[in-house]
Amino acid sequence: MKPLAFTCGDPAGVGPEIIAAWLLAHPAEAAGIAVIGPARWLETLPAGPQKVAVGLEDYIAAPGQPDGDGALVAWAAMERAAQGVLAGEFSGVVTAPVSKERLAAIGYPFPGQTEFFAAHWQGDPVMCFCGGRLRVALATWHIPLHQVGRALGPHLLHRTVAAAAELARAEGIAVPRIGVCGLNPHAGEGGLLGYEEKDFINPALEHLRPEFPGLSLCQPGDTLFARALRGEFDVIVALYHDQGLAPLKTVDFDEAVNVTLGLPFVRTSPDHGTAFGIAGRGQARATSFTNAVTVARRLIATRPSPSL
Ligand SMILES: NC(=O)c1ccc[n+]([C@@H]2O[C@H](COP(=O)([O-])OP(=O)(O)OC[C@H]3O[C@@H](n4cnc5c(N)ncnc54)[C@H](O)[C@@H]3O)[C@@H](O)[C@H]2O)c1
Ligand SMILES: N[C@H](C(=O)O)[C@H](O)COP(=O)(O)O
Repeated sequence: MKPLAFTCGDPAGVGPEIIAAWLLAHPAEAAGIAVIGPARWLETLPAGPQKVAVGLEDYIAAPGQPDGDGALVAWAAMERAAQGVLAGEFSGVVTAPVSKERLAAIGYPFPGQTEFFAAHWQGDPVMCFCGGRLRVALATWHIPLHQVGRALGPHLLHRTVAAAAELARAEGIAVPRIGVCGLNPHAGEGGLLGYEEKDFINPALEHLRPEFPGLSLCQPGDTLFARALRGEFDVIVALYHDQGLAPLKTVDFDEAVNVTLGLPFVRTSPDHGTAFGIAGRGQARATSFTNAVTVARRLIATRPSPSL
């Protein structure tokens, strides 16, 4: 059995400590893990996992004080993981959080990790989250809000709905009820408060309904999450980042897992970021990371090639 790779993320963030916490809590499972990060940090981890050093040999991060060398380490760990999966060395990747700003400052050319793995593994990614109570697939994520409306073409809606269905089916829901958020207030109110739903989003969704019988047309986004919590929908399609992630992280922050669907290999991540403000203080909760490992293993076991 190939090991599952953990990347350290930004070494000044909470990534290193949540990985260490996972290893301490799961000693019997450590042999199935390859941890990728700076050598001096790897030395501090318990025995058991394979340890793969990247970056400067003597680099030691200062928790909460990110720097350029740390960003290089974070990037190198992702490169090592992506290449290792392609080479058949690792079964998939669980990434610890990185700082997009810090990576951009050293010339990293992607908005986030999702786009990095999509480029390296040649996929058509969809950013999805599964929490304890909500499942969400995002139609768009790392783009400015003013670009969202024009991005919502038929291909993008199709791949997002397919990812939403895959997310629910992976948890045993054969015909998922998929609720789609409208873009505008009250899903456009029949065109009074916005035209996108009426003009092209709902027609595209109508076209998809034979393939996805549980698919809704655009629903008012302000109440859709409450309806999902009441059991009306199994999974929600949100049209932009904060539309989906504000409710998800409000309800499920400590539990939710970021899953990239649409890739030929498995990549999951906790739903939180680097949390520089608490790094190194023993305050970081490792539950989301732990769930990310569980979800990655389940996807690897049930669907070795998780492309849509
Ligand atoms: N997967 C990823 O790589 C990923 C995901 C989200 C954000 N980010 C990046 O992380 C950086 C910081 O983002 P942010 O401040 O918006 O979000 P954040 O998730 O880092 O922090 C938001 C709040 O939650 C707290 N928090 C976060 N993780 C926690 C944990 N495990 N236990 C306890 N409390 C926790 C933080 O202290 C903070 O109060 C940004 O550069 C962002 O782009 C990366
Ligand atoms: N948009 C995600 C979030 O807010 O949780 C996060 O930035 C992660 O992005 P990547 O998985 O692409 O790094």
